[in-house]
Amino acid sequence: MALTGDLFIASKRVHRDGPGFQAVAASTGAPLEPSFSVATKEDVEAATAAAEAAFPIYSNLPREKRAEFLEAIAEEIDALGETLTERAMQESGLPHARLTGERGRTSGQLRLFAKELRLGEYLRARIDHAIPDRQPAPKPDLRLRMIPVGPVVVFGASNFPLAFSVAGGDTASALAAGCPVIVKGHSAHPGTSELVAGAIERAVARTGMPAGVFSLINGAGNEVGSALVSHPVVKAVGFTGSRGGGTALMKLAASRPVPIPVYAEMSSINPVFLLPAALESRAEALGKAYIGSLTMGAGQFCTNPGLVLALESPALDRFLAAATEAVSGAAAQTMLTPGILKAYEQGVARWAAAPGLNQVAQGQEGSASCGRAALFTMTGADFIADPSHAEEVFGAASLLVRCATIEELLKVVSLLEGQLTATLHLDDADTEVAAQLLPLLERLAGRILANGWPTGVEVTDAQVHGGPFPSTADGRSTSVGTLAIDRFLRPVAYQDLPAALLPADLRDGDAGIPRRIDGKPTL
Ligand SMILES: NC(=O)C1=CN([C@@H]2O[C@H](COP(=O)(O)OP(=O)(O)OC[C@H]3O[C@@H](n4cnc5c(N)ncnc54)[C@H](OP(=O)(O)O)[C@@H]3O)[C@@H](O)[C@H]2O)C=CC1
Ligand SMILES: O=C(O)CCC(=O)C(=O)O
Repeated sequence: MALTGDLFIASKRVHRDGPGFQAVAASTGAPLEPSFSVATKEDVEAATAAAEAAFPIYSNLPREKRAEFLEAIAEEIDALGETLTERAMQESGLPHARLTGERGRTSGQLRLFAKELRLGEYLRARIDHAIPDRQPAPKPDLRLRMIPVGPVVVFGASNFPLAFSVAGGDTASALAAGCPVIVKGHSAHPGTSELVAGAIERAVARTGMPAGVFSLINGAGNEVGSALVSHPVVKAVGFTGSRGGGTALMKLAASRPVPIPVYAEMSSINPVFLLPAALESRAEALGKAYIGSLTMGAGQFCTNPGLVLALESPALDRFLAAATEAVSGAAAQTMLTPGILKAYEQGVARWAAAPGLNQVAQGQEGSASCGRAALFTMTGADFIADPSHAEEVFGAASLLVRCATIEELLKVVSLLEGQLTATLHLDDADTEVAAQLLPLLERLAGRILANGWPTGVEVTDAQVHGGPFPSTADGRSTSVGTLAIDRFLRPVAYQDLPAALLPADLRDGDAGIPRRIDGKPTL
């Protein structure tokens, strides 16, 4: 399947003759064919106008039709098979097995949202019947449902070229909600983006969707993304990337004449707590597993375990020895882009030069495009004196904080910023300490794990991939799992409307979806 380098405006390919840009092979830096069109201001206007025109049609389609559309996208992505995986490998440097899994996760989450649509629970339909003779005043008839917010802009993420990019979780949840989507493609994987956009284009045609339901716009530099976020028809933004990028977009969205929410997933160091009994019973195994999680995907996961906390003990020395050995033997891995590699190396150099931090291990050397794993330690007292080292270093670098007392450990926790995850390694004898930590961790993070590692996010109904700032812009939401749909919905209440005007889901009789009627859940 030959790539054309085209943009997709309202599900149609558009070529621009001006200066384009090329992807580079992550492992060698060699340019990859073809040259990709850069969107003009007119393209931004055309995509947003098409999205606005599609919104009333798409959002009012029966849920079944939208479910069939999501399933058609999933089928088209699956049908791309190795063509997609191979291009994604070239552009991202991520290994085959990882990208095969990610392709399945991408089509799987589209299918999960199709199921969510059929279930209809996300509508949160509620009916409170009128009580005309209530004293001292009559009670009106009130009925509530969630409706889609309008066109959504999604920024493709560099580190998940499939599952968090063109047809990733943000796009799947916005399309499920009933919102047209305009994707700002990531310039690190334009070929992968084009292949997935082609799959969506075919699904639009197969299922008769309004063309403006999807556009893909490319353009390196901030101009295109800023123009999209500033555009009056855009009603929400989904983003995964740097803290600088995410906060810049949050500011831009908040300064619009009509501000809009930006659901940005940014930086997280995912603290891992090694509680004493667990550490005593399996220090070596924990040390090895920690580095397995740290080095997965060259550490380029926002769920990477960047911080480990434990009390000083001989068991902690055993843990550190095992982790040191694993890091020293870890192969260097290709990083996503030269920019991300440079930022990683600068972060490691900053830690290496910082007073109080000791580099205890470094991974194997590799080619010029590879990052080397790095392990540092620090005392709890030094961390408390300067907690700035808790800033994310994106890649396979991690910091072990050795605390003298539980009080010191709790103080360290109180200095941490918001996190996507917090992990406890515990045995039965650790329950008391764990119970002490748990309320702090609930305030700190979106997901709390026991005896596991934070990388690898299961896509399910009960998942939360979000957390207090700066792990995300707004800790009240998730970008993975079916609850992600909530970000692109808002409630509307209908008071005393005649039945003929009410949406079918809110009329009396069996609507076939879960509802709360006069305070009682149905179905
Ligand atoms: N925690 C996490 O999950 C992740 C963190 N990162 C961090 O981000 C760094 C850079 O990686 P990258 O993926 O390129 O992330 P960026 O945040 O730099 O870019 C992500 C996307 O946002 C756009 N963008 C960024 N800043 C702005 C802005 N001010 N205005 C408008 N658009 C903007 C970029 O456009 P364009 O490229 O066209 O300029 C790109 O499409 C990494 O080194 C790492 O530190 C990255 C990925 C995931
Ligand atoms: O680990 C995952 O599956 C998701 C991680 C993620 O969202 C990220 O790295 O940006």
